[in-house]
Amino acid sequence: KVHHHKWEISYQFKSPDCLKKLAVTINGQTPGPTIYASEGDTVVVEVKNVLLTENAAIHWHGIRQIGTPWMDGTEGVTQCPILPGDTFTYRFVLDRAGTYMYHAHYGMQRSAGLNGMIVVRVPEGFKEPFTYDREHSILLNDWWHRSTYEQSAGLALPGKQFTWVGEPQSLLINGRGRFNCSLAVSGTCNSTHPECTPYMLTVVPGKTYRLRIASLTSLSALNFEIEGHSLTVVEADGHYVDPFVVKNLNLYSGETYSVIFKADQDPTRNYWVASNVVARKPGTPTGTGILHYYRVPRGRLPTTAPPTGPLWNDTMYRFNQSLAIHAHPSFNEPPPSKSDRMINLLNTQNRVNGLMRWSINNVSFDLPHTPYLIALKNNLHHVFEQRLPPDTYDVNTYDINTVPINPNATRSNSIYNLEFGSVVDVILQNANTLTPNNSEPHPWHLHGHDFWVLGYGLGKFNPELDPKKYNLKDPILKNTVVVHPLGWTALRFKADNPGVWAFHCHIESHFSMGMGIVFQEGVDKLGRLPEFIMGCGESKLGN
Ligand SMILES: O=C1O[C@H]([C@@H](O)CO)C(O)=C1O
Repeated sequence: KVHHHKWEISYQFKSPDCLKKLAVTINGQTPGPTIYASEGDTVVVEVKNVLLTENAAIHWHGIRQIGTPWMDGTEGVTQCPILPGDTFTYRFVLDRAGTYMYHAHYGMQRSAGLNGMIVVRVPEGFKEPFTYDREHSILLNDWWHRSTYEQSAGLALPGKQFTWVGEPQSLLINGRGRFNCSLAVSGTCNSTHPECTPYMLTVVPGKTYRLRIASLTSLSALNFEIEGHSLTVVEADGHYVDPFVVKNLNLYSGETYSVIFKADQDPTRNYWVASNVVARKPGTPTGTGILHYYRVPRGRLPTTAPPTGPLWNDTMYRFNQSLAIHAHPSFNEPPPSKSDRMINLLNTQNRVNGLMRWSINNVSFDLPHTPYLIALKNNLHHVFEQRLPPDTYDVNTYDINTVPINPNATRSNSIYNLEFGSVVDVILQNANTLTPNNSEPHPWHLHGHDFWVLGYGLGKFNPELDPKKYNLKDPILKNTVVVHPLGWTALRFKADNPGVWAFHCHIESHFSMGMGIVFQEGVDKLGRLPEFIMGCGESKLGN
């Protein structure tokens, strides 16, 4: 089946948290419309950019783009940006059932509101390993009042002028939050604006619900909770997991989960649906929605206080929840027992020529002007640096527990060449930032593949001992995984999807400050590239 969508991307005045500001919308909406389809279906999205003065590109997060790497929507990697006034038609196959997302992949445009969900149902006749009466989707986000232009310009200021984006003003649940209007300039905030009425999830007592929960935050790690109701986690990033019960669920930007819950509490009252910032000192009120038992008046707020979530700095709580996730026994696809290559990636905060940057093995990433996919396929070798980036860092001497002694790094747009069909291990190693006694979690997202999560650790990865503790029996497959503060995460994937694929921190400001790398594999296996991805830099049409 083929699903056709026509989208117009434009700036509109929106009040997602009651404060009016410009947002990037799809057909006037933020979040954009949810795409519903089934496994194996084709989705065609005609994207018309009517932003007038701003480029665009849309990434289909979690969709592997098998055989269509030019549809990945990653500006600078797989395509030229969509120019104002232009229409770009994305066309791709939904390779697997599950919960996915889409969002802008150009500058910090995702934070301006260009985001939404993709729900891929199982093919007819297929039985999922759980049952439920109804399902709903929940997209979590964080929201700033400063424009993304002001934010990215502030991040690029030198020395002491560097201006961090700071904590978000609001947390949004399905695009709805609540700013305290008494703190706003008069006339800019309307606490009764229909766009900021809390999200309401109506339930019938005794029924069972599947919630597809996705996080597209720009910065925040979140904890999600439904007051008084336990959640059974059944799916992560499109893969069934061995069900486990939680009171609340930690989600990092770029992750999706399905949870099952039963409306089995006192049906004469409503309950809070809540999201809270974790892993950074919160400066944002709890994001709230309402779980509405259908006989209770819709607008009746719970008289209880909204859940405040676990302690924000309880790293062990989040670490242990990461460890609790295993592949579902009936859907387990164990990884290859050995890898062909190990890439050890040290994550550090640096200063490069006076600018605050993030680096991987001391290289801070810059996107090229000519997209890699076109450059590689058409032998335009001079458009990005040909020297290969390092596979490791100085493992023996680097102290991850202190502020780097030499915070300098280099900027580069060089990329990793993976042998087609090889098995690659990546160790993400976290470290102290430029602030004493501080390390922040980073959610890493890989385009074009799922990877097995072989293990997590706290402290420095030990290449002799830690691989012996890998879970090779039932690790989950994911496309986004967190590396915990001062910890490491080990993953394995097969480089079997011809194309060029970004692998980066899903924190919008961190990627724009260089926190990412790019892999290429099997580009020689691709046929002629479509011309509509070209036009920028040296990728002139017809090249
Ligand atoms: O990139 C970042 O910058 C700030 C801080 O380190 C400097 O203000 C922060 O928390 C980040 O994640």
